[in-house]
Amino acid sequence: MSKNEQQYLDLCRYILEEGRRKEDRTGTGTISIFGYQMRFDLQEGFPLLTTKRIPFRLIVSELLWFLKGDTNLRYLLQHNNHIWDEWGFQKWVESAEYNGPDMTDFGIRSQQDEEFNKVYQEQLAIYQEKVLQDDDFAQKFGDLGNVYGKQWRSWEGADGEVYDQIQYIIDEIKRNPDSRRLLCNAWSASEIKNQQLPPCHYAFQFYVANGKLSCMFNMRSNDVFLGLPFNIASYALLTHLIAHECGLEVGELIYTGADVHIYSNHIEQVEKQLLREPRELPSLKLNEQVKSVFDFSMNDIELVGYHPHGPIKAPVAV
Ligand SMILES: Nc1nc(=O)c2c([nH]1)NC[C@@H]1CN(c3ccc(C(=O)N[C@@H](CCC(=O)O)C(=O)O)cc3)CN21
Ligand SMILES: O=c1ccn([C@H]2C[C@H](O)[C@@H](COP(=O)(O)O)O2)c(=O)[nH]1
Repeated sequence: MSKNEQQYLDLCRYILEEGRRKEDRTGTGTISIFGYQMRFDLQEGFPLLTTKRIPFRLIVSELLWFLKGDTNLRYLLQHNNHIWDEWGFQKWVESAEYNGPDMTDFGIRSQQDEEFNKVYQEQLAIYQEKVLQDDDFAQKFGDLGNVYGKQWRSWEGADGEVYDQIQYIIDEIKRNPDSRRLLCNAWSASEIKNQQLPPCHYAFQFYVANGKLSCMFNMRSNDVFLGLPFNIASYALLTHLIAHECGLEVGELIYTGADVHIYSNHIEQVEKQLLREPRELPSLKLNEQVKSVFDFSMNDIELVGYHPHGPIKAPVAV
């Protein structure tokens, strides 16, 4: 049995047993612990959960979106990726230009009120179409603000200069692999007001030893059922991409979480998942022709041998 996946299941059990009930910004309610670490050996296989099906293409398109330095939903929608829609929609319905039906607290209301949910789904579909078709609208209301892509690729320094933190890391790994400064920081106090959601995975650091590249990523807040499986796979993929460009093998992926929680409306789903046996982990195949991390497209990244249990659906807290 995969030790990698067992750790995730152990974390779920630990939260259910030891977690404290805690209210949260979204009004959903959680069971939460504070402070947790897991280590995934990337040589053991690609750490994508097998105890429920995770749509890997959503992880790839989200990471490529970050790496492009893009912060606009249009790219995600073009790739049929809807995991960030609610946060763009929120910007639209809270703007002075929106004059449709009242969408106050649409996240929680759409789960509780079937009639409202219909109206909400209609408005969301109109919004998605406009972001895809209307350039001005997309620029104004499809942009999530200075979120990951902006912070990773064009960090605005206090000196007025723009810094590409990913390029810096790659250059440093090639030039000085023993560096202890192979770090990317997405958290910026002055940017919180300009972000639809301030970064949850707010910093990550690389480490090179024995020809292997390891990565540690930090999360201030983590939705264990929906977000964490994506976050683990996304940083595993980023580590593979950077190792590939730098001619290194992959080492370990280390997760450090702070407020690590299970939403109260995910508990049944987690219990269902805990009854399932983990299967063999898939492996990752990258197109050898592509050299630069920034040149990868969807077709260059392939998952081999993924045979998970079925999906388990759950509502996302907005
Ligand atoms: N409450 C919350 N949890 C999160 O995990 C999260 C946020 N908010 N806000 C921003 C991003 C968006 N993320 C998300 C959002 C939705 C899914 C989700 O619904 N995943 C489904 C598949 C969805 C699909 O097929 O379209 C799953 O079963 O994993 C996952 C990650 C991660 N982040
Ligand atoms: O990559 C992500 C992005 C977001 N999340 C979760 C963590 C929380 O449940 C919410 C954010 O709410 P805050 O009130 O800002 O903490 O989104 C995640 O798990 N992974």
